[in-house]
Amino acid sequence: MPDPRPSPLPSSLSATALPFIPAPAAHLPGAGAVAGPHAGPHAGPGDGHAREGAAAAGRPSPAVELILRGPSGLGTAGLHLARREEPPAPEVPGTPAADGAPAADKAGETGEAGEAGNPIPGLYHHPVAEPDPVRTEEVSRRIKAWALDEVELYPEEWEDQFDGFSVGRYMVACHPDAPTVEHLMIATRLMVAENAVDDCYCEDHGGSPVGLGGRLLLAHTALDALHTTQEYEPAWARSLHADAPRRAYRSAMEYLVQGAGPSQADRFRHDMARLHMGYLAEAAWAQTDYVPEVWEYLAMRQFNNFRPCPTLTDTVGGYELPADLHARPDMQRVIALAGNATTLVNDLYSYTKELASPGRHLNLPVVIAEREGLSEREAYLKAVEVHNDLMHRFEAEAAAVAADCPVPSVLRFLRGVAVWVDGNHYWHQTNTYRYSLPDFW
Ligand SMILES: CC(C)=CCC/C(C)=C(\C)COP(=O)(O)OP(=O)(O)O
Ligand SMILES: [Mg+2]
Repeated sequence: MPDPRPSPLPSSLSATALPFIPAPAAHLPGAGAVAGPHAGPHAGPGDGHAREGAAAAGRPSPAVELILRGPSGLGTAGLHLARREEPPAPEVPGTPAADGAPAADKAGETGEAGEAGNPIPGLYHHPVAEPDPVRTEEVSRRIKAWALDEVELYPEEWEDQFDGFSVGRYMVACHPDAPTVEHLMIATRLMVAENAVDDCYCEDHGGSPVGLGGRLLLAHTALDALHTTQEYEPAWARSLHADAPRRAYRSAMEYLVQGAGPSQADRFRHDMARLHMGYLAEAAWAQTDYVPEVWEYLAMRQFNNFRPCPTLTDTVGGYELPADLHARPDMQRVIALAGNATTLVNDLYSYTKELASPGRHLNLPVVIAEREGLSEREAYLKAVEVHNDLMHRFEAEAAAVAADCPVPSVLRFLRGVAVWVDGNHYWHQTNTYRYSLPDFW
């Protein structure tokens, strides 16, 4: 399908003109030529030189600055994945900005987002530019057509919830460097499919902890195929069309495989296995009414986590972070910290929704209150601090990886993850259809 608008990167800024953005891999039409052999940790001109030069001079490497701020100077505006502004001064509970004013008034004061919804006072985050409205509209149109016509995802009465999820705005905010709308659609279909599995198997659209392991395992085969005998293969193939979550997983994965390299697709399968393990721990604790210790909860939430989404940033950006660079322990740490911070953003913005849902829904404030004997408000504010700590650690560790391995794909991937983190915050803040803040300030 033709893309209704060009890439946000000016065409004059080709891959070769950008020292920190490699030529895109040609997994999807519109992505350009294959970049050639992977640049390993020691490959590529200048990587070692940049490190030595910066370190010797005792100043941050230019690579680190690019990760955190993006390039600057005449004609570089188009290189910013999303303009990262100075973090806002946190609104401290008890100050006039945080106190008293009704929600709508405070939204005006922040000067960010432009949509309804306030940031959580004191939450460390980076405001993002408004997602491109033309792309948002097109992604929203295409995802609805996919949901209805290709995978029969939901009955008519769930349409408002589907629209209220605003997945087009979410994905456009998280992937401003996608070369085409079709690249964005890879992430958007997967996001919808992941939420369908969570809602229909685990949570409030017919989900239950009872029997979840079996359902998840069979759905996982839509991502990671069953290899079996001729006799049993057809029954498995039919099962992938048996319910909406499996139809959605199967189709979204098929598109991913077409648009990604083999190791990118395999990275995704691994991340999804992690996610399913997290769902199972959450379900097991719900079945036995166990409230985990805070660290145990954080361990579960490291798996029941947004991680499969930011790790698509290179596929959606039309390039590839080579598997050996993705597998570096320091890169894995950065990814885990980013996933954990983004997921705690969900715990904080969805807190009131989850309090109102039947039974006890675990999230970080609830677990801290229970396990550490704090009031709901004290526990919530402590959870904000835990989030902020993780965000600071994510940024520091990302800068360290950039300094140690300033190869183009690493720098762009790190920046893509950081932009995803910011877009995720933006979506949670502005999605007042789903989320509202507690009255703690
Ligand atoms: C998109 C994706 C990989 C989701 C996996 C895990 C997940 C559903 C979340 C991290 C969101 O958390 P939660 O289930 O609490 O969602 P809501 O609060 O209901 O929006
Ligand atoms: Mg939640």
